[in-house]
Amino acid sequence: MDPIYQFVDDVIEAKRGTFTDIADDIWDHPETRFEEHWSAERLACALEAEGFSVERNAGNIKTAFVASFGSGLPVIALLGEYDALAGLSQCSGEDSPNPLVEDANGHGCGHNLLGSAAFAGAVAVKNWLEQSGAKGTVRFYGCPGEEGGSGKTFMVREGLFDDVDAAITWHPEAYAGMFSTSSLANIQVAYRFNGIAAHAANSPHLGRSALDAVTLMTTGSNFLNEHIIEKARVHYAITNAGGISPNVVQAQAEVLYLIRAPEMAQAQHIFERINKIAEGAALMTETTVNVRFDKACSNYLPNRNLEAVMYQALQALGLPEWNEEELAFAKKIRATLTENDLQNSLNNIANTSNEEGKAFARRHRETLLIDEIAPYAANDKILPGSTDVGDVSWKVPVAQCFSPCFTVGTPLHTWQLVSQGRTSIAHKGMLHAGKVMAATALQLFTQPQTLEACQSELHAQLAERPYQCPIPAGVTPSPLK
Ligand SMILES: Nc1ccc(C(=O)N[C@@H](CCC(=O)O)C(=O)O)cc1
Repeated sequence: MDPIYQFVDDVIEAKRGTFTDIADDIWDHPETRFEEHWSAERLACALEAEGFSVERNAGNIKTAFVASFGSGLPVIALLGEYDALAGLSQCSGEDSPNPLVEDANGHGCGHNLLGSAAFAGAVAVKNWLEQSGAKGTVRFYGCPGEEGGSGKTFMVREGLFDDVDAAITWHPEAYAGMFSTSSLANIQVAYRFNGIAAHAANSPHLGRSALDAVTLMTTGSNFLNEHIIEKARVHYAITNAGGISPNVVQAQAEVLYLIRAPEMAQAQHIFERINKIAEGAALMTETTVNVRFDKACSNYLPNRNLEAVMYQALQALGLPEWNEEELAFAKKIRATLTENDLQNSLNNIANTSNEEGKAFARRHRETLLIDEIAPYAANDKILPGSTDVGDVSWKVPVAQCFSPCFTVGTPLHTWQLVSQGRTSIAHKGMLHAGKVMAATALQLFTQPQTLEACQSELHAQLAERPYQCPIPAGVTPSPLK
């Protein structure tokens, strides 16, 4: 093995307990967006213990932080997330739905692994900087609120990436490969209707229903769905239905919209049309509407030069080996998944490349834990989902890989994923991701011409399509409530 790959492998294996303990501790403390106080502090303290200097409350976001080691250029960032999802509490290592705590949060997107692997990668890079005496800075970005919060977009707006040369990250998955597609830009916005309360039997004619307004607004936007571009998606959640009493005309109600499209300008255009629907609903019901911009994130801009470096590291480092016990557990999890779950997951893998991707997906229909790295090809596809890594990718070159932490076919945001996120399978995938990230970073420290090529690629794109942060000044990160 190339000495750099061997180096990161050795450092991360030597401290594997430190990294898996953090991942498990964060799994044990699932916190939703912008309330990840315990998780952020766990990582920040661990980074300090490894010799990093930590700036807490980064960009004035309480659960964001930046940890640095080294000095001078280049500045290479590893991005770590640690937020959980509401309502996904689940016991670890089980093969049936069984909440650990009723109605509590759970790590349904594997972000307990995401941040911990970036930490492992940062520690390996730090050790290399120390031993080699090379110039340069490694930073761990503690990025809160990815799920519905666009934490990184706020961090970009606050200038936290202004002096960064490149950023590297990953996402836990059921396979190993590259995030080679774009993603959907989105805007999240809350519409709050105000009406007049009244006795629903005695004086309904005196009441003006905010719930009626929400109902009419969602009806309107459901009709709109047929008249927007095909790749756009408009979803909503009724976050306040006005109360639980049918004999009261509901005076207040709120609906939260998530508007997605391949390009931010397209999402903004749909947003303007949704605003008209809100005004129409208010007009029909004689209520008033207050519009609160919640957050937004940009589509992801792949950097082909940096992806190639990361894919090389992925291939050089190979895949984790799975033991009998892990395969037996994966088999039990697989039994809980439907044929549609499996097909959707395989389609997602196929989507990250071209014909070879489809063949790969066909080859792995029966595979329980992945034993082959997915093919990589630059492509023009779009992941039907969003990520706030998008905004970082318009600021600095970014590459992100997937590492195998779950049974093939496991959908994100499910109890099956939570159940697997604290097992040796997840640990192996996480350590693997840490190594790939560190190895990618070290290529940038040792090959200035590669870093330059990544930056030229981004600058050429920005010359054609300049970046503007999609979150207006004055909008601040909002917790889930
Ligand atoms: N590699 C991945 C990156 C992001 C996601 C994801 O589920 N993101 C949320 C983000 C939601 C948001 O931006 O508000 C989504 O698309 O609903 C899934 C896989």
